[in-house]
Order: sequence, then structure tokens, then C-alpha cells
Amino acid sequence: MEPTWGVVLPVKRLGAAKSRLRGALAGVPHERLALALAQDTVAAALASAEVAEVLAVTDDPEVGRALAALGARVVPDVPGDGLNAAFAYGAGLLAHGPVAALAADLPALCPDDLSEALRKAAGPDRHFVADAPGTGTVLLTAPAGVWLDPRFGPGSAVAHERSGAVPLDGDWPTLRRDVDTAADLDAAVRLGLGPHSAEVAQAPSRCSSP
Ligand SMILES: Nc1nc2c(ncn2[C@@H]2O[C@H](COP(=O)(O)OP(=O)(O)OP(=O)(O)O)[C@@H](O)[C@H]2O)c(=O)[nH]1
Ligand SMILES: C=C(OP(=O)(O)O)C(=O)O
Repeated sequence: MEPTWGVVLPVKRLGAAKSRLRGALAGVPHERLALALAQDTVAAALASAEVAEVLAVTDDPEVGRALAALGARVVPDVPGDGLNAAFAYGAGLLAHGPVAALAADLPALCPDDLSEALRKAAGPDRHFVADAPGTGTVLLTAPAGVWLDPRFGPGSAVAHERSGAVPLDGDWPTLRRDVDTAADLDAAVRLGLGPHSAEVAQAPSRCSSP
């Protein structure tokens, strides 16, 4: 089967991104860690057998260069409009096929977890995958031609369900593990980090994404 999914993934400017994680790794520049999280997420998404294209929405030139080098298409942000506007803009550019909105802070993501979730997301409904605590969202999907209607932010799992998106159940520990805090990073280290974050955190790398 040909891969069909377009994945959209927003990344803030590195100086402003992942502020709750600032200082989590002693001696490591914050921007380096923030970039590594996005690089591992993009590399894993590109390695998924279900993914045809990864589109990064970012205004940060360093992020743009690094993610393009991995094989992502990169477009500039919608000025000042925030996370959901960035998702919506990217989704519009991918609307020729099914769209998956993916959090960009999933450094433990294994391509197989994403592939299995995307296979379960096939069909006429919008779907979402909640984060490990169950309150946030790591993945929101829409079939080709259907408005993504992203409602990311605090309490987004409930917001997505109320908007008609169907929750997907599956273990997918590496997909559900978004990293907002130092404790989240520890949990991701226990799962095994992708190569960029593993190098930055000097921790073992588990699943291999090219
Ligand atoms: N392009 C773009 N990406 C965004 C924007 N806001 C958040 N993101 C990205 O969306 C993803 C999830 O957002 P959060 O987990 O809230 O990340 P964050 O805002 O960087 O983190 P905190 O500063 O700790 O709240 C991260 O990859 C962010 O970089 C935005 O306005 N534009
Ligand atoms: C953006 C989200 O949350 P967080 O900032 O916790 O990653 C979300 O879960 O929709």
C-alpha cells in the first residue's frame, strides 16, 4: 500500500519553545534540546510506512533548515496566531489527502506506534490520540477533504472529543509521551529517545529512525 497521510507539525521559535522544559538538562543550551525534540519527532514520522509527507510550520530558520535536512517540507508560521492557526494552515496545504496533526515534542516516538494509530484512524471520522496523562492531545486526524478543526491547548482531549473527533485506543506509549517538563523528559528517557535527543541528553537511544 502507498503511504497516504500528510503530517503537519508546528514548531515555535526555539528561544520561546518548550519554556517549561528550560533548565531540564544542566549544561545543555535550551535551544539545542528544543530542536532535538522536533528532529526526533520528524524523523520518526518520516519513517512511518503510512506517511507520505511531513510539513513543518515554523518561523525559526534553524528549525527550518534542520527539519528540511531530514526530509520535511517547511513553511513559515501564520504570524502571531498561535498553535491551532499553525495546524490549520498546514492542514490546508495537505488537504489533498488525509491529514494528521502531530505534536512536535515526541522524542521517544517509534514509527510503528504512529503507523498503527494512523491505520486505525482510516475511515470517515476525525480521530485523536490523547497524551499519556489523558488530558492533552498528541495526534488529531481528518480524512481527505474534511476540516481538521484543531483545538490543541490545555484540556484538548475533551475539546477534541466534544468537537466530534473519535478517541483512538491503543497502547502506543512512544506516541503518547509528549515532553513538556523535566519529569516528562525522564519518562521519555525511560522509553528510549530518538538519536538527536539521546545525543543531547546523553541517554540511550531505543528505536532507530533514519
Ligand atoms: N508554529 C507554531 N508552533 C507552535 C506554536 N505554539 C506552540 N507550537 C508548537 O506546538 C507544539 C506543542 O506546544 P506546547 O507543548 O504547548 O509547546 P510550547 O508552547 O513550546 O511549550 P511551553 O512554552 O512549555 O508551553 C510544540 O512543538 C510547539 O513548538 C505557534 O504559535 N506556532
Ligand atoms: C498543546 C497541548 O498541550 P501541551 O502544551 O501540554 O503539550 C495539547 O495537549 O493540546
